[in-house]
Amino acid sequence: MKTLLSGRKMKAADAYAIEQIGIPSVVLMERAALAVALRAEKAADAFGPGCHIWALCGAGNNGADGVAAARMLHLKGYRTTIFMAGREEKGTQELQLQLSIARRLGIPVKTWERMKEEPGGCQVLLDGLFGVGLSREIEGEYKRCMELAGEILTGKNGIQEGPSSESVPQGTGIYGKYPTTSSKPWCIAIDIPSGIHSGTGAVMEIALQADETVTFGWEKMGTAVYPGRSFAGTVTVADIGFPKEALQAEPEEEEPISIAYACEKADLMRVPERKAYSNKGTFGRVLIAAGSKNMSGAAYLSALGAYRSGAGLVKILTVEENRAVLQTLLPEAIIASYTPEQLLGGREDFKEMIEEQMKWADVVVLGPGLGNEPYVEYLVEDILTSAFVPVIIDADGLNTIASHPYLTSYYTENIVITPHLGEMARLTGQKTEEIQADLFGAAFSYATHYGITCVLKDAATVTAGREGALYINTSGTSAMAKAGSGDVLTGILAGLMALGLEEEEAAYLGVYIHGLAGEEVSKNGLHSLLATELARAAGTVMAGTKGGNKTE
Ligand SMILES: NC(=O)C1=CN([C@@H]2O[C@H](COP(=O)(O)OP(=O)(O)OC[C@H]3O[C@@H](n4cnc5c(N)ncnc54)[C@H](O)[C@@H]3O)[C@@H](O)[C@H]2O)[C@@H](O)CC1
Ligand SMILES: Nc1ncnc2c1ncn2[C@@H]1O[C@H](COP(=O)(O)OP(=O)(O)O)[C@@H](O)[C@H]1O
Ligand SMILES: [K+]
Repeated sequence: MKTLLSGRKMKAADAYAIEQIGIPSVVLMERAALAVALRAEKAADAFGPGCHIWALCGAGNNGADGVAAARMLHLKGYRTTIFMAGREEKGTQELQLQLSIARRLGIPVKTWERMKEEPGGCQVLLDGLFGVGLSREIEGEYKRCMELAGEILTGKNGIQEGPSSESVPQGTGIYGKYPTTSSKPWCIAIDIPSGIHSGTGAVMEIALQADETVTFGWEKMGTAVYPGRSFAGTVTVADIGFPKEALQAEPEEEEPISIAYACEKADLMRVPERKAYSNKGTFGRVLIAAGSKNMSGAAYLSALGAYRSGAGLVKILTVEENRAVLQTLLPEAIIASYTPEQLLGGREDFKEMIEEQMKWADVVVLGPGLGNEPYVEYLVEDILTSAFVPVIIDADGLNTIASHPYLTSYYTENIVITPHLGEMARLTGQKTEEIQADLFGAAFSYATHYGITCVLKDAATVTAGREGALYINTSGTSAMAKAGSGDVLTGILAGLMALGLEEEEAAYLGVYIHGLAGEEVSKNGLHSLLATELARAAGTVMAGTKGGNKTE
């Protein structure tokens, strides 16, 4: 798993390395600047001769990194200019030191306003205005500077004189992403794109769009969630010599959210093995309480997701009308049915039936396509009160809880909720924009308040465990922004739990597998994905795991 840090945690780790371990600040900085300079060289070489590199630097240590990187590039023979924003005399010691070295070497140091008239324009821009020290909205001079830099980066202010297509060697393949004919400069963000909040990914009034980000020690949480993620481009984590112990350092002000984890391919090894000496009961019984009149698709997709991700036996509990269609769509599933009249007419009998089903199940999915008829409240209540196994609540299950908040009193530590932003807004009474502004905070607060696992779905899904551990998903594509994707996810989570993973691990790993499945299907293009293909591809992803292929 990858570890990601908030900016404050990163500053604490920085301070620990410098003050407790004794690594001089400028030593860390030298390695940070070198990592940036190496990437800048690749970009500059893709442009070819005449490339002009600008380092746009603020008065903090992010700016000092920029000045140091500019010095390294200058010493290698690249044409380099430093543009300063903020009050140099009030800058950090490191900045003053780096600037004095740069000046003695004859590197031009100018104020940011001079970017407007710089001859030859800019082909590679190092963004060193703000790093993890950004603590408030950007305004005044810095904002004006960033507006100008933004115009330069988008080629709007007309001063770029990018090389013509003939004079520029093509990218090498590895770096083939570098623009070779465009007049737009290649922007390398130092540590984090300036203007992006390092903890939440929010834009602090204005932010600079980077093509790539070179970050130090650990990736910052703010470049893993949107909108920060789209401002960062490709993120490279440079090892600049922080010792692992630095992670123990706590920020000065207590901060509940300071660290997050992200699955990598190696984490697929967490999928349990399929034992040779086994039968369908070995791999868990999943009960899917889903569907309503004229709504059978969601139940089907969830059940399909569960089977494709390994469950031994899947039963769909739905309204009688769906029986025939579901049996045709998925003959492998067992169907149990009820009528809404039965539910409203004899609550006790119905409750008994639910209790029996709950005794049968090892995992329950509650909600896809349930609709919002009054009887759904009783169904949700009966399941929540009689299930002693993990229950994954999604869609109308969550909407019912949002309209009948007393139902949260039945939450237990076995509960996993999978809301998208709209469902989360209904559950919490917040606006979707508020949730979007801090996905980590929203998932963390809900999960820890109720002691449940919360999978807050977005283009970059955040999972919070009941004790507040945070996981950010890095897999997936926009092809998955399509009806039915979420239903398949519930099935995958249930399948993994049926295989024996506990709720939190099944949740973050299932989200990762779901995203990888989306990537697999996206090989056919981003527009055409069907949720059924997503379920099938989840099976393919799992086939690549130790547990998917090896038997004991
Ligand atoms: N030795 C070190 O401390 C190292 C620091 N590193 C770099 O240092 C950066 C952090 O440096 P700093 O802590 O100096 O902070 P930054 O350089 O990120 O920010 C500069 C200063 O701007 C001020 N500020 C915050 N928000 C503002 C706003 N909206 N408008 C105007 N001013 C604002 C703050 O006082 C902040 O300290 C990292 O991101 C990284 O690039 C790296 O070189 C690694 C080693
Ligand atoms: N742009 C995107 N990039 C990656 N994943 C996405 C994107 N848009 C949606 N998804 C994923 O697709 C799923 C959509 O779920 P949901 O909104 O509940 O859909 P539905 O209810 O139609 O099944 C979530 O898992 C979400 O993370
Ligand atoms: K920056």
